[in-house]
Amino acid sequence: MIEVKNLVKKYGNKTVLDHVSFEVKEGEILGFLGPNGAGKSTTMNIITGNLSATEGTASIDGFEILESPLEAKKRLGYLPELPPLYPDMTTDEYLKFVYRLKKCKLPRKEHLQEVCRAAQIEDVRKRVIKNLSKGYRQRIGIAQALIGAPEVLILDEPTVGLDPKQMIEIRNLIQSLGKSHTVILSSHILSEIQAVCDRVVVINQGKLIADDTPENLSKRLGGDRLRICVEGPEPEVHLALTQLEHVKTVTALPCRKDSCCEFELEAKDQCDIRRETAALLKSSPWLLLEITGSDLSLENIFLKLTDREGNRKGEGKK
Ligand SMILES: Nc1ncnc2c1ncn2[C@@H]1O[C@H](COP(=O)(O)OP(=O)(O)OP(=O)(O)O)[C@@H](O)[C@H]1O
Repeated sequence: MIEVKNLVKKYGNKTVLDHVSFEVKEGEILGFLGPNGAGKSTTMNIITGNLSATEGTASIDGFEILESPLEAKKRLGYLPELPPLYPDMTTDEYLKFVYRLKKCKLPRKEHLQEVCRAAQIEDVRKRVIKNLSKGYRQRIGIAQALIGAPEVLILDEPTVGLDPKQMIEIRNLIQSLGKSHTVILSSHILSEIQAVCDRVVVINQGKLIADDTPENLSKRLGGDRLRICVEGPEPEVHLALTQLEHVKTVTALPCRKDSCCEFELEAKDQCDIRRETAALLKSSPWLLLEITGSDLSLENIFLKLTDREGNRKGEGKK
């Protein structure tokens, strides 16, 4: 549905996007993740035709945004980082204005009703926008993106500045819109991406550093770790664990109970170390209380990925 090929964006000598390529399939919710300044808004502005790329292309449903802008934009609804609202208008006045601006051909009354229902703003249609809460203003921003019934929604950091309750409401709204739209959602809030998205593209300093499901990323980067809790003396248990054939590192973790100790084990070469760990403890005088895969949160995944990238650059400089 969306195809981004080799996007490069330069401002003078500064490269802010460096050969970024990815695809979004129909019906997918793609998370676009990166720290501040990574290049998320730049990519979205190029996909939506608001900014030209130095190199590369972006197409929507086969229509290249610069070659066939009308066909491509017809299929796109865009919520920029700062929603383009007119605060002195009422919600209805604003939506009618956007309807005219987009030259929408759908029956106006019914379509705006449908849009307001989908964005859950039916109760504020007569209210002046500047008097509404930020959560409602964001929903009006989503409503304007829905005008014209586009198949694709591009949402740039839609929950920035919202309180936790509003954040959950907008997330739920995005999830329900995702049932009938292809969505790209940019965020630097990792738990948001984890909660809402089918797939995640991670960019850092203008470079794509991962493209996978949140689960696969977690497996790829965290599948070689195990957490255990053992009833026994920490120094002896620690020493025995370090002597296991396929264990690379053993890290003692803080433990709340005096008689117990907890460790995180890292395996050599992605080996499965559960068996040898369990066997060691079975044949010892100590008791294995708990053994779990060490679940890597998206925060940790992101740190690991950007860290790897940093290390690679460091190696290059040597
Ligand atoms: N007009 C411009 N001239 C020069 N540099 C720019 C311009 N616009 C953006 N940049 C730079 O491009 C880089 C990427 O910016 P971009 O806004 O795409 O990042 P982002 O990932 O969306 O960040 P944020 O989460 O803070 O919005 C930043 O280093 C920014 O300073």
